[in-house]
Amino acid sequence: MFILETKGLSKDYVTGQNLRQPVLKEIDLQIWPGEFVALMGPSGSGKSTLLYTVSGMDEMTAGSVVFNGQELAGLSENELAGLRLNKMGFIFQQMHLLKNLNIRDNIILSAYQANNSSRSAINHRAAELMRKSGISALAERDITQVSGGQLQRAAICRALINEPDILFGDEPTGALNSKSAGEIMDILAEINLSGTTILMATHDTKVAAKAERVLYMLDGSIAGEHRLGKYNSTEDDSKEREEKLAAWLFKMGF
Ligand SMILES: Nc1ncnc2c1ncn2[C@@H]1O[C@H](COP(=O)(O)OP(=O)(O)OP(=O)(O)O)[C@@H](O)[C@H]1O
Repeated sequence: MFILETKGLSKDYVTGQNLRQPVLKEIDLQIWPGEFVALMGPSGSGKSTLLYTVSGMDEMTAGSVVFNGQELAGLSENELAGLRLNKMGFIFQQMHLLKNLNIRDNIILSAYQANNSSRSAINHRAAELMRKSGISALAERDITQVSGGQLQRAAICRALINEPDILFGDEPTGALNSKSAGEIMDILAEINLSGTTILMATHDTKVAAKAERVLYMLDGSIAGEHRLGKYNSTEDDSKEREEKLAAWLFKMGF
């Protein structure tokens, strides 16, 4: 069974009196559990809107979104919020870390809110996530006292603290230099290898080349897909993957 499936998913934005802009057009999307899928496509093609709609943050206009066997359209705001808190992780640039909390508290906050485990289990998991992401030494720091790459690692830890089934990313490496972006991608690839499904929008071919499948969005539709297979950071086939993806994207008109 798919972890996420959309049928005829459409989304219009109302841009003025009686003016509607169709942004997603009857999208049929299927994501298998454990997949790592990247969304690419020109600016304005609908990548962020798709992420917001399939995660229930934004309402669809027509069609269906089924997550873990559950149709999102029938759920109340509270049920959607519960689903997002417990089953989904987000690395979105708009979802800033909180300024009055240090790195550790930012990471554990949503786990305390979810209240699914004991505080000591949560603290232990946060410590483990920070260790894996290389930010243990920064736990007590204010979020204004770390670099962009370190902040992004903290955002990943925060997104993973409730052990989500799926991780959504909107340009998770967007603000980073290429070295930090590569390191973040290796962390995401490792998270994916341990079983978490990832759906992520990016403009960066190098970043998307770490995904196992790349979908190309054009004008609100999925215009094509390219399968790269699972990326394993211990085998250095990055260059070949990037070249194959770049050639396909060129054919798609990117
Ligand atoms: N809240 C909104 N109200 C009206 N139109 C919107 C809104 N949000 C996005 N749009 C429009 O929807 C279209 C798709 O936007 P979206 O952000 O999903 O594209 P994208 O592919 O993620 O772009 P980018 O790569 O630049 O982030 C654009 O034409 C955008 O102007």
